[in-house]
Amino acid sequence: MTITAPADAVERAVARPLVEIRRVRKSFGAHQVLRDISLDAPEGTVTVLLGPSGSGKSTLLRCINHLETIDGGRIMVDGELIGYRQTGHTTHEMTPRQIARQRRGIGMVFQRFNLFPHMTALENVTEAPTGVAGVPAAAAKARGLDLLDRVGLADFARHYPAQLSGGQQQRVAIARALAMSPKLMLFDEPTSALDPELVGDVLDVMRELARDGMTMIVVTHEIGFARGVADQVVFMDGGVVVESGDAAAVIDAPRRQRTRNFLESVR
Ligand SMILES: Nc1ncnc2c1ncn2[C@@H]1O[C@H](COP(=O)(O)OP(=O)(O)OP(=O)(O)O)[C@@H](O)[C@H]1O
Repeated sequence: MTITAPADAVERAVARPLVEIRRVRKSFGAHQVLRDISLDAPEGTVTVLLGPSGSGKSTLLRCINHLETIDGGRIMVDGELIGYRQTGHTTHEMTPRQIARQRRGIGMVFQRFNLFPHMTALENVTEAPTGVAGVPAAAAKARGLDLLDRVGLADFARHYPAQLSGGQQQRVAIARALAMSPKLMLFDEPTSALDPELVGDVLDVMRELARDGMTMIVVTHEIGFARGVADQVVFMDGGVVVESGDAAAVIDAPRRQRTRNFLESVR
């Protein structure tokens, strides 16, 4: 006898949220940057966060990665609360060691490719696996070379950051984040510090990652990338989600005037 799962169960399994953000609040002093943010990022999908400068996009990414602590609400990644442990009905703050372990599952690529200048591209990629995760040097090197190949830099393993273009450095930063085998990748305006001619190669690497099924949350003003790659676009303004949906809905047929104004400003 064949037992077939009900269609909605299959649907749920496919769309399992890897990231669940519920009613998140964050202030810096009196400045309430995140007022009430809720969103889900289903596993294997790309979420693009759009919004004007100061709308809290970077802060949200930093909260997901526990580089900032939230004031209220909760963030779960892969079923684990970020920054907290639950025993029974009690919630405890994680220790720094537990937070460091949790962070290893989340790769982050910043606007500026903050590579170690005194290390080669390969050393930058292998530094965390060998130094933090205890991977033997030979295995880390083999994987590092694979990752550099994957971002199109197989021939640049021995180059130092200063010998690489901004786009190449950013691709090393992506390889470095991938080296810890994250289940989630966060990108904070990864192309906004690059000369226009270098943007395409970085976006291509990100497209490839998306095709390979990596769950990604990407802050970017690259509307073409959002339209072509995002499964979900979230427009934030003033610390709230103004509207969200698939790219066609949010970018090509925005319902809110604030979204329309923003899209006009970046087109
Ligand atoms: N560590 C901090 N201390 C004080 N204020 C901060 C801090 N980090 C961010 N802010 C403020 O929070 C607000 C939101 O910043 P955030 O960088 O999250 O916005 P954003 O939407 O990513 O903007 P941008 O596109 O310019 O990067 C800004 O007014 C910023 O000055």
